[in-house]
Amino acid sequence: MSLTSARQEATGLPDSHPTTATLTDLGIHNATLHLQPGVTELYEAALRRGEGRIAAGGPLAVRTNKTGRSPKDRFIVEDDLTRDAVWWGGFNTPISPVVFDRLLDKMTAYINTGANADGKELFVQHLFAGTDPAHRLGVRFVQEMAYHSLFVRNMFVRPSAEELADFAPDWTVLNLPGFRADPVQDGVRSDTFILVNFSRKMVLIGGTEYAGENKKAIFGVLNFLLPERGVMPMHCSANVGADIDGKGGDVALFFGLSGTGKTTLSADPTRALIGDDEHGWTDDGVFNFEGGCYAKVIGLNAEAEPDIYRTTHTFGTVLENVVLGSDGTPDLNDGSLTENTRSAYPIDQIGNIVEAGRAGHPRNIVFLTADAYGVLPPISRLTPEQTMYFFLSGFTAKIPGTEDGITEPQPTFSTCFGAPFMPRHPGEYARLLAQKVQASGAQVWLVNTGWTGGMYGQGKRMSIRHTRAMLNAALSGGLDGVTFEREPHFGLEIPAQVSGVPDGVLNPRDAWADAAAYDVVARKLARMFRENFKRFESGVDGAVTASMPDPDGQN
Ligand SMILES: Nc1ncnc2c1ncn2[C@@H]1O[C@H](COP(=O)(O)OP(=O)(O)O)[C@@H](O)[C@H]1O
Ligand SMILES: C=C(OP(=O)(O)O)C(=O)O
Ligand SMILES: [Mn+2]
Repeated sequence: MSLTSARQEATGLPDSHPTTATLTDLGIHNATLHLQPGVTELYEAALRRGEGRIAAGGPLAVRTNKTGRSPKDRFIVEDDLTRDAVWWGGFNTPISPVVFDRLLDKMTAYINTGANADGKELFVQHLFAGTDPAHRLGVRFVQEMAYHSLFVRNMFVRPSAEELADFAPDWTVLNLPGFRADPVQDGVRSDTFILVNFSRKMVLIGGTEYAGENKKAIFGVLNFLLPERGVMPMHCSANVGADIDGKGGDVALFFGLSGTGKTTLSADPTRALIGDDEHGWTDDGVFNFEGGCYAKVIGLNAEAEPDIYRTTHTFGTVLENVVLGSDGTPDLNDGSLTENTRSAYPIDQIGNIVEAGRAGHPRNIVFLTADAYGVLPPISRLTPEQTMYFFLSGFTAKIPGTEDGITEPQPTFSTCFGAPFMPRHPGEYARLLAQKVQASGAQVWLVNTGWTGGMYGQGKRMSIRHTRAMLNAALSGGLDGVTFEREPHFGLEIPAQVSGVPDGVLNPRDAWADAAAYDVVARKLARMFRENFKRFESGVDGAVTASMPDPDGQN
């Protein structure tokens, strides 16, 4: 039974989208179609269409008009399916079905009246979102840009020949970056839009070339659909240790907002990678939503991260907004187009992977935060109440923008570590997580990959080597017999020693030259946490509220 067929029966909508070689169901009747194009066909098309260049070593290098996501331009159609089920507000903005239908009509007209006699070229890929056959979505991507077609082919789960033969897409994504909306006429916010329609099972994207929209839009769909089936959707990476006791190896999840280290830390040669960004947690264990990775490559160091580095010199990779030298060599230190330079590659480009993209229940769960205030400990152990508190808070603090002269870190509270992709009330995800953590007995850790020894400007970023040493210790049970001390502002339990990590690093107060200055900033951060949490207080257990940070340091 496909994911939403019970609903489809209820609504009388078709059970799946057509698989035929036409797009007439979308109203598209005048277009040149490339059906399930392979890598070389897409390279040829991308080069012919002037979308990019071939970089040294073979990647397809492209530049995009938008260099990051446009979360404020994402809308969800408000109708009977979503009205009471979506947590409106924040990033979940309602739009009427009329606006959706009108934009779809305009998009099809844009294709049908295309410049050449055959209409516009379109690339169609049938792919799965989800490695678990019981919970995956069949998605038909209909795209204007050849490199987007290569991107989704790299990033999602490629069906086998047999699966392709009777592929029945549940959802359709129509992505036309060349089509720009008129905000006044079309009822959207700008010329860019991402519209999600659960009744029609369609996503419309226009105005933006940033390829990441393709994947995050589908995550938003799964994040809405899966909780109803008791499956917890998670913005996290996942890997598994060697199977030393015949129990399949210890699974670890790494939750975190963008830039906190999900992709970097999950690609650990000593552990098999399951996925780098989004997973589901079922009664059987965890499964990857994807079949590829999307790594940030700014300043990437070949020695520190050899696996990801190799992907930036490999045929089949899409390099997004990476600057190339005149001989085609990628300059990974050049952030002149954006700091958000990316490599998108099929997961099998990484050496040590879990081929099936599925594994058992996690033994450890890590909440990553890149705290530019330098306040949170580099590693601490969370109680079940703190787990809920930090999950609902979804904290990270980014470094200030380079251009606007701001020197203070920029706090971000993005609930469930992924507010822009979470259509439901955070409490629903939190409850599911709490149940699964309790049933599995997983231990939860908070890991600060951000600043140490002072806030941004004075301290420095935690070294990847130290973060990895702390993670290895935690995941291998190396912290089981260690004593922990309780830090007074957040009530976090900090291990007294971790092998491979100098002592002065573990307690953030000791790492600062000026302990009194630390206390001032810690109090300030504690207050920001409490202010943000006010919106959740009425909905959570008293014990969770009681685990809140205390600006007076009485925790
Ligand atoms: N201690 C650290 N742990 C993890 N990443 C770090 C650390 N120090 C610096 N970094 C850098 O921070 C970035 C983390 O980004 P990434 O792994 O892509 O995050 P995410 O996948 O969560 O968006 C990378 O550029 C990485 O090189
Ligand atoms: C793809 C993205 O995810 P992340 O930065 O978490 O890897 C993104 O934020 O656009
Ligand atoms: Mn990532």
